[in-house]
Amino acid sequence: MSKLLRKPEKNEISQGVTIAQEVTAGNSPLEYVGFKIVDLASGAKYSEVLGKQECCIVAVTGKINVTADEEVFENLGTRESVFEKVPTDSVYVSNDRRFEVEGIGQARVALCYSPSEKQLPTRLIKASDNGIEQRGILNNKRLVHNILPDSDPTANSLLVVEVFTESGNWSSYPPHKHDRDNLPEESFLEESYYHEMNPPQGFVFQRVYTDDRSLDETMTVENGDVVLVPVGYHPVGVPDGYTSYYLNVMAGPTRIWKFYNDPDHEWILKR
Ligand SMILES: O=C(O)C[C@@H](O)[C@H](O)C(=O)CO
Repeated sequence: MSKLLRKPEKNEISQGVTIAQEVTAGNSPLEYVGFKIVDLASGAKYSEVLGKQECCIVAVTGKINVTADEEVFENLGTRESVFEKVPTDSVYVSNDRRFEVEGIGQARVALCYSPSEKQLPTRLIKASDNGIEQRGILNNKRLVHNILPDSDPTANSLLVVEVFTESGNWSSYPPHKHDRDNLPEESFLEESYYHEMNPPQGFVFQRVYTDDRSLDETMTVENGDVVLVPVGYHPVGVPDGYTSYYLNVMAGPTRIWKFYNDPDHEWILKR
């Protein structure tokens, strides 16, 4: 199996707290992006002291309470399934803070991390704060929920976005990359993809490749998988009959999403 593809696990670390995905600098090729999926049973609590990392806590499904140092945010989360296609609530927590997430009923939480030194205020990102965008035409249409875009200065490095791609469509397409620290033309951002499909037996294809093809992997991605994009173009194709959801985390030395389209396929945008 590709080193860029992570299958979900069921690592129950305490009663009712299961780590389904865990991407760290220590177990992946990524230096700037860390990611966890934590499943919480009703009343179960997960806590962490962040150290030199910032974290965006996303209430993927179900409802949660979040405590960050002294601040308490109750009853977060807006959906039972991501495929309700409504934005959800998140909390940004800066480095050197402690947080705790409690499930109110069964909940799935994404923890999106990046290295961070300068402490910033904790911030509730309400579902209604998400910027909603319809992108693309023809079979390149997709729906985007911007949770932490680069236009929002309240994080040091993290960028977080949700993308829904309908049956038979393509997203992160035409293929683009952001792996050169060469602004204003292109920024260097690593990226992770957490995928879900509806219905859940579905799959999508994701290719990660570089111009010289020293990296060229095409992965069959299933419900709950994570794909790592250390470098390269990273398009996603969705088979007929299935809807795709993914949650992207991006981070790098400069908090700007400036991507470069694969010149061979850029004509797609000019139709
Ligand atoms: O517009 C899309 O299809 C989503 C992508 O931009 C995705 O968020 C990504 O690849 C970011 O680099």
